Amino acid sequence: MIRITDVQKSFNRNQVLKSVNLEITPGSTTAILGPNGSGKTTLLKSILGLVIPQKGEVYFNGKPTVGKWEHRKQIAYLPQVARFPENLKVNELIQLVKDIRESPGDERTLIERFSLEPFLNKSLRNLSGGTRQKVNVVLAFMYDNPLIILDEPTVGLDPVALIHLKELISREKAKGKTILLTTHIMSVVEELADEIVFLLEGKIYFQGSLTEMNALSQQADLEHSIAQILIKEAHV
Ligand SMILES: Nc1ncnc2c1ncn2[C@@H]1O[C@H](COP(=O)(O)OP(=O)(O)OP(=O)(O)O)[C@@H](O)[C@H]1O
Repeated sequence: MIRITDVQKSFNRNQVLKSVNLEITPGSTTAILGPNGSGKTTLLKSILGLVIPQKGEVYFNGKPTVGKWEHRKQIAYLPQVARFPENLKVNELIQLVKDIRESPGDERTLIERFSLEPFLNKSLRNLSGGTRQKVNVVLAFMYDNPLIILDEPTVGLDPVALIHLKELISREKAKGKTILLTTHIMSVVEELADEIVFLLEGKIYFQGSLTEMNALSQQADLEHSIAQILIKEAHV
């Protein structure tokens, strides 16, 4: 579904992605991991067309997308930082997104699932960080898109909401959706990811299954595997 060839992206002198090559299998759930600042968000934004690489190409269903927008209609996106006007009420924001999308999304079950009814008439400025994130989850999942990109979807969520989010991702996965996510919560990766892509210094340091990653670092779990890689490469 996605093929990335020789993607390079710099912000001034900061070379964030140095020739990234990556293929994402349709229907797979891939966790993009790496230390802070390793380029995970930049990579996701390159796929979305929100960051334009200086070099390389991003193919979506075989078609080149760099500089194009059309493919974005097929992508559900939960950004790491979602910025909306603070005076908007939650129900107004949901309606706004529906108006922009020009199609009827199904937000009702998601609102129930995340117990958002009492907040629908509240302005975004009056919401807690976790409640805002629940609203962002609703916005990302209310449409039926074949590709779902979740950049740190768990941030601020309480344990109950985290379980609901994992169930939601599992359900989309079972429907055959292709899912790309970043997270620092290892249980999300361990429970949901088929594939791990580990970014380090703008390059893919590792791509494979959780078992392969643990075997490579000779560690029993993902947290220790990542720590081991970072110590070995002296990034801590
Ligand atoms: N628009 C931008 N302008 C300048 N520098 C940027 C921009 N976007 C990202 N960067 C820089 O690119 C680098 C990678 O950032 P990115 O957000 O992709 O990392 P990340 O792996 O997602 O990090 P984190 O785990 O902290 O979310 C950082 O050094 C960041 O400061």
